[in-house]
Amino acid sequence: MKKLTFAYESQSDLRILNTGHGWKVEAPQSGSRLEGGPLGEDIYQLEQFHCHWGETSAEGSEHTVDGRAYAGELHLVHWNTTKYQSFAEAAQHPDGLAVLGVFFDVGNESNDEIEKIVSTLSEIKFKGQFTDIPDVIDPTTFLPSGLGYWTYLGSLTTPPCNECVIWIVYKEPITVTEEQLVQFRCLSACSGEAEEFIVKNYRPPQPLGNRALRECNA
Ligand SMILES: NS(O)(O)c1ccc(OCc2cn(-c3ccccc3)nn2)cc1
Ligand SMILES: [Zn+2]
Repeated sequence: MKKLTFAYESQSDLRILNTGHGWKVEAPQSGSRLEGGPLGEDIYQLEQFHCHWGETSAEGSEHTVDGRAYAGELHLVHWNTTKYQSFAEAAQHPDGLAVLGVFFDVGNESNDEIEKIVSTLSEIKFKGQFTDIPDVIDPTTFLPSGLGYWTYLGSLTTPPCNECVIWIVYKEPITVTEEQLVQFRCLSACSGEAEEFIVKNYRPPQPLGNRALRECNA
């Protein structure tokens, strides 16, 4: 495979919202480019990023490596702007989306970029609430230093689970703290006073079936 290349803009005042299933940062970046690797000749543009986590740090990732789960997984969601006119249209095609998955390992060092997300969560405690992240966010900072990855053709992991995703899962995790994950679990799935915490929002891995898994040791 050709080398995977990415170019992102740094943006401030990105909107973060509580979807009821977790937090999501809307980051439509017409100036961003993800290309190469398993993406053929097409260019993919960043649309949003979000993450998945578990009730404890023993679980939470949506992919596992030799059966091992990580404490969480960040998804940087891109859509194919070479072939399609919108995210919604792209989500109807097998090469419509490209999602970069980054595993979370728990460590003692707080992740400064994730902390920019965590610091807004008290303002979006309930489903449907949103706010702007005052800090400058550069999506590149969420990526691990080692850029080796696995890739396969798969689906959205939440309904409608369209089979429209070229998955690119980085081998090297990034580190977050238990406290940062605890803050994720304090988001409420409800819009009203009733508190139903989003303690976990990951979909367990599904059978690989006859899908080919490829790797690149960048
Ligand atoms: N977790 S994940 O990275 O796999 C992931 C990534 C993106 C997702 O988008 C849901 C979605 C689908 N659509 C849609 C809109 C119009 C037509 C078809 C689909 N809108 N939002 C879900 C899961
Ligand atoms: Zn996801």
